[in-house]
Amino acid sequence: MSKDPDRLFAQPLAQVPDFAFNEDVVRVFPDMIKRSVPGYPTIVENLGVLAAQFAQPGSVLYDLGSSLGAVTQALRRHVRTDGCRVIAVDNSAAMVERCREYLNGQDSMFQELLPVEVIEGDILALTFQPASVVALNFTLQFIAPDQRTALLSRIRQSLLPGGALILSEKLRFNDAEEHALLTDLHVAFKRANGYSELEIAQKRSAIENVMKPDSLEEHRERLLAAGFSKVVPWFQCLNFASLIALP
Ligand SMILES: Nc1ncnc2c1ncn2[C@@H]1O[C@H](C[S@+](CC[C@H]([NH3+])C(=O)[O-])CC(=O)[O-])[C@@H](O)[C@H]1O
Ligand SMILES: O=C(O)C(=O)Cc1ccccc1
Repeated sequence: MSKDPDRLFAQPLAQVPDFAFNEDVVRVFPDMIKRSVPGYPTIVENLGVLAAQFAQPGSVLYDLGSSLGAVTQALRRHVRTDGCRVIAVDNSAAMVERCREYLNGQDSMFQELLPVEVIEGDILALTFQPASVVALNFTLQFIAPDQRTALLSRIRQSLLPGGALILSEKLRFNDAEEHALLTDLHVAFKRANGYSELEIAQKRSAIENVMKPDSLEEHRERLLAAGFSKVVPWFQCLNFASLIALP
């Protein structure tokens, strides 16, 4: 893994451009996501553990918005089910290129890993194969809000009996006081991880037009509207949570 520290927002910018998953972000991404998302390492590792419980023989496991393939690597560490394969999809060419390198590294260090295919493409344009596990790990928040239900419906249609969608997201809160408290605590988390007030403020303005979090209630209602039968939160750390949605 690249060890480059995230200093992308350390210098004052005359105008903060909208956040994009470009080569600069790719270079620092492992550091950025670990220092920005409370609970991220726990979510990724346990996503593999959860997936092993839902994986069905001979099926596909999807990692949608795979970035550098952290979830794909966790799936390959934990899932031993016969005939499964992983399909990782991301629409950032820079992410996909580096993801393939990391997965080649994993292949050279471990034997009998699940086969994996990394596709550079838009998850909104994907034709889903019958799947037992679909991971959307901090990806849905970057999809246009008016496209989210249709995407989840297509995922629901592709899910096999016994399978699951695992959805991790930054949360908004309908209660203003709860929202303000958890937002402040997230800022404290970033500060404790070495980000300056300037870095925190410039990153906030970079993501505000591209990343639109929903509340837990909105997620639950949308997942039920998309045809899921049950929504079970399994993790929350401050304003970041992960849910299991059953077909
Ligand atoms: N329409 C789209 N189609 C495909 N990919 C997309 C799309 N929109 C955004 N992405 C991709 O979704 C990823 C979101 S990051 C996921 C972290 C990863 N899951 C992890 O567990 O490390 C989350 C974050 O950075 O907060 C980026 O790589 C985008 O290129
Ligand atoms: O940094 C933040 O405030 C976030 O909400 C998470 C994040 C992490 C990595 C890229 C974009 C957003």
